[in-house]
Amino acid sequence: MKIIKLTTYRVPPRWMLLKIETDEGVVGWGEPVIEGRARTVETAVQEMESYLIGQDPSRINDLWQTMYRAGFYRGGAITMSAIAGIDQALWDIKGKVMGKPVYELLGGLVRDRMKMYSWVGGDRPSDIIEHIRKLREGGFNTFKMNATEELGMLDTAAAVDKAVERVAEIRAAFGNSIEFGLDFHGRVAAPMAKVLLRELEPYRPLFVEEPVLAEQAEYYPRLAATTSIPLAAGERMYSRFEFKNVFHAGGLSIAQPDLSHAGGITECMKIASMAEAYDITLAPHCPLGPVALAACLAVDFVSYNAVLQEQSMGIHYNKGGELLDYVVNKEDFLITDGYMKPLPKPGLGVVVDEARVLEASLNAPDWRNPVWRHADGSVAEW
Ligand SMILES: O=C(O)[C@H](O)[C@@H](O)[C@@H](O)[C@H](O)CO
Ligand SMILES: [Mg+2]
Repeated sequence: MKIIKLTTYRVPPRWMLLKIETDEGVVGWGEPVIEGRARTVETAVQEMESYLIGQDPSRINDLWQTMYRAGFYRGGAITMSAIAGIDQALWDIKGKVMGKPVYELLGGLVRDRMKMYSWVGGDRPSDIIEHIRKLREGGFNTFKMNATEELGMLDTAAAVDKAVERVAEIRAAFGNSIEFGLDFHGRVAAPMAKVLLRELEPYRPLFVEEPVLAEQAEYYPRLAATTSIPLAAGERMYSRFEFKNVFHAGGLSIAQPDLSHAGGITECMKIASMAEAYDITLAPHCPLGPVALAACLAVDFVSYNAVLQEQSMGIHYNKGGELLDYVVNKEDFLITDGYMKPLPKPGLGVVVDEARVLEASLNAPDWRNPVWRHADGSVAEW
């Protein structure tokens, strides 16, 4: 079997789907994208074609290593997202050829169902209580929200109190009948992270995500020493080589690689195993589409330390497109009591509605995240 064609489809809300075709008619789908840089990743996928066209799609490991090493420069958000989507599609092909779900090819199920969580509250967290109440009716009991709005590198007690009051309201409304993670979203600089963590401690959030930006990862062990709140990060780390240094330095309790940013299934399996060796849990990041989620689930169902899975149904970014819009087998993505079962179909387990993808790609979005500014006019971390 040989790879004969790669086709990318940028579709609403802000995703990109990749179709890899073979000379024997087997097709694989992946989701290579960096939110807000879809066209750049699209070009990166096209630049990888010379390593792929005419090659045997079953040789995922050699194709992965070639895409990673042969271009001399390596790593980073764009390249590793391109490799990620291609890798996902190659695993999809392999599973379809062998008539098995990808998790079977990776050693079989380590659990029967996977705990999912849902975003609430939007960019600037609001209406959270009502949003949680609605999602609880749908069976969710684990949530994530932005912890703050824009926050200065050194900000006020009032700004800290506003963040804490929101969390206090949640605990007052729901007690410990629900769990929630707080995403600092890179908005909190090191000087404020310690302050916020201390004030949030009494409310025992399930985790705090990206307590500081990934480029400040050396703060993770220092911050972890000041709090009992588990620290989570990983959506802006793109290979096992980045996670290696963070795991070794300590401080991280939850690794959140993104299956569409960190090299795909092949790479994230290695990250998951490394994390387990450090007694670090796995909670793949996934604010994206159905193929990305299916790739996450393939890793979740074979990784002992996988504890939580993000999914984008209802997320504030999904304007103009929703998680299952391009999926034929919607019933396989059912979330019951906050859990998902393994996707049963061969490959990644997503039957893509190609006609819908093609039609949606005709009005390809050019989603960009907003540029926020502080009161003094300086750019704010979004
Ligand atoms: O935890 C999350 O889902 C992420 O922080 C998410 O908000 C961002 O990755 C966003 O997708 C970037 O455009
Ligand atoms: Mg995040």
